Amino acid sequence: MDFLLALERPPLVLGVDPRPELHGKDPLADIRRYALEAMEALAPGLCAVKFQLAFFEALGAEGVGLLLELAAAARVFGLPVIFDGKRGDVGSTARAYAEAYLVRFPGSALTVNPYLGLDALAPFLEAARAHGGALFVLVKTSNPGSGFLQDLPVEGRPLYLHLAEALARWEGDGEGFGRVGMVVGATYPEAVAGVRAVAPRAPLLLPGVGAQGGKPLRGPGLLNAASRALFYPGGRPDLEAALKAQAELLKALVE
Ligand SMILES: O=c1ccn([C@@H]2O[C@H](COP(=O)(O)O)[C@@H](O)[C@H]2O)c(=O)[nH]1
Repeated sequence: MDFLLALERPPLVLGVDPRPELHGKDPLADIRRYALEAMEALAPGLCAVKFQLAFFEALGAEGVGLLLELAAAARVFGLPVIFDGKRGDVGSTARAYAEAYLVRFPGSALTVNPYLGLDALAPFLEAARAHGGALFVLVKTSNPGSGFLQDLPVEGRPLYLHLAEALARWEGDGEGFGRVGMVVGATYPEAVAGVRAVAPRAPLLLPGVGAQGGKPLRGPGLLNAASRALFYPGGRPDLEAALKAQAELLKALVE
């Protein structure tokens, strides 16, 4: 499976950010069961599943094992995978991150941090191109303080727009969507429009739908991501409520 097929599916991403305190006496077993059930039940109305690596790492070695198992299971349900790790480092280390997620899981995407510059992102793009994957580069993040650096005015425009333009040039011209995607918070709809204007070929991952107050946004290549609002609707694991939340989000997106 090529990650770009995600762009032909319903524009909703299920975020899986497991919280053991919501899962009773044997939390890992319960998270495993619930995540498998949720992926299977919601799959027809999703473009991808996004695993937040931090929540799995916080569960220790068993949590990391569970992440790898769920990522493999997602493929069985036909779901492209986004690893949300926000990785980024000097080239030699970036290659190791790319190996861990884009090479070991062909057809997957990884969120990456652009602070080190384009040379540090190059190993990720090479791996994505060779293995049918994609990157989502942090451009304008959903958090309230993202403007501290990202909105800094440079030649009259916010820094994040310069980054989006540079990434669009880096991807280059061509047909259809490219493999250099960008993260833009659904909490900043005007930033989504601004980034789309300078990067027409970039898939845009929009986290922050629901719990952070972002509304789902429609448009070509926009992948709306909700974690708590879809995985733990009402603040707990509840498959029926998750299906209802998905139907409501999709109503806003596809009608
Ligand atoms: O700008 C960003 C980038 C990534 N995230 C991640 O998305 C989810 C959001 O969770 P919710 O429960 O839907 O708020 C989480 O994994 C973040 O690490 C983001 O929120 N904003």
